[in-house]
Amino acid sequence: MSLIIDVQQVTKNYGHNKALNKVEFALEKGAPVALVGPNGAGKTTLFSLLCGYIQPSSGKISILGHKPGHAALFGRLSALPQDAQLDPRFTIATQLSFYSRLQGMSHKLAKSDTVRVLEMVGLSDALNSLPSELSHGMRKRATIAQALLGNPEIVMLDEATAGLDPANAREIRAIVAEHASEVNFILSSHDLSELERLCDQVLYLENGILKQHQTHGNKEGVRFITLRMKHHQSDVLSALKQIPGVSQVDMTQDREYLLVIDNQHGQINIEVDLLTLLAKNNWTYNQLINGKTLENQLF
Ligand SMILES: Nc1ncnc2c1ncn2[C@@H]1O[C@H](COP(=O)(O)OP(=O)(O)OP(=O)(O)O)[C@@H](O)[C@H]1O
Repeated sequence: MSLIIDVQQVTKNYGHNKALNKVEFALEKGAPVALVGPNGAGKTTLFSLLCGYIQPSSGKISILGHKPGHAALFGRLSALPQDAQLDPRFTIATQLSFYSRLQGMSHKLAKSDTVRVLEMVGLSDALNSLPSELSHGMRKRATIAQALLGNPEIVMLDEATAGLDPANAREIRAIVAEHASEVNFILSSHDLSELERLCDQVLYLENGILKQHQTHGNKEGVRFITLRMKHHQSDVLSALKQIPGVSQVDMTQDREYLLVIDNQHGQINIEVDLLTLLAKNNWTYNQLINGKTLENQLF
């Protein structure tokens, strides 16, 4: 097992305010991880602790076997703050090369790494553009490119899709999905449905307490069906849970359900049971997808 992050009983107090209360989890190398919670839940505090910007009041954190902020982590972990901005005075290439140079890269390497990361986020054409010449979504991708400079093993993106329209938000998620085998992404959002579709693991924070450490995983013997209903039906969730072989059902957004199917006891034909259930109740569906991410099927 290769643990990349190990957080043990971490508490962070700001005066009398407990921003994090005995938070504990361990993350392995692999698929993107979601850090979800409402405003004020403690997501940014947790990111800041993982980066070593602030210290916990109590508890222990280990990142790739080191304390956060340790010199050995330099270049191995990066974080994109929620409000990251580009400098309006310089081209994207100039800014990214500058940050590469700050990481200790030679002039030549800084240039080639800038080209590499811009390609990763689909912005090769924006190399010589000023931030003002880019759309909001493109500027966000440019800041993500900055977080990818130097090939870090862990990249934390705080509210990476906040304020973006659905198409641009989808592009950001597509970038993460595309590079998830090379980079361990941790993404925070206040919107569970957005990241449920992308991440196998969800850390759910509420009032500084880790409520849930959910792992749907892409485990053997487990598969997913995504169902989008045409109309809202109040009792569909409980009915779906009754289908034999369905181990979990989550409403990922309005009228959309993710069914987790446990196939351990042989091949169970859930689709037939599902369609029978829908027909029996006169429930119409818009889409039925074999898999977890309806959105990915739309590309
Ligand atoms: N520097 C600080 N000084 C005092 N209190 C703080 C500080 N930073 C955060 N807090 C408090 O800690 C709690 C957690 O805040 P945090 O910013 O981590 O939440 P969040 O989940 O990132 O919220 P958001 O989604 O709004 O960014 C909040 O009650 C906040 O007011």
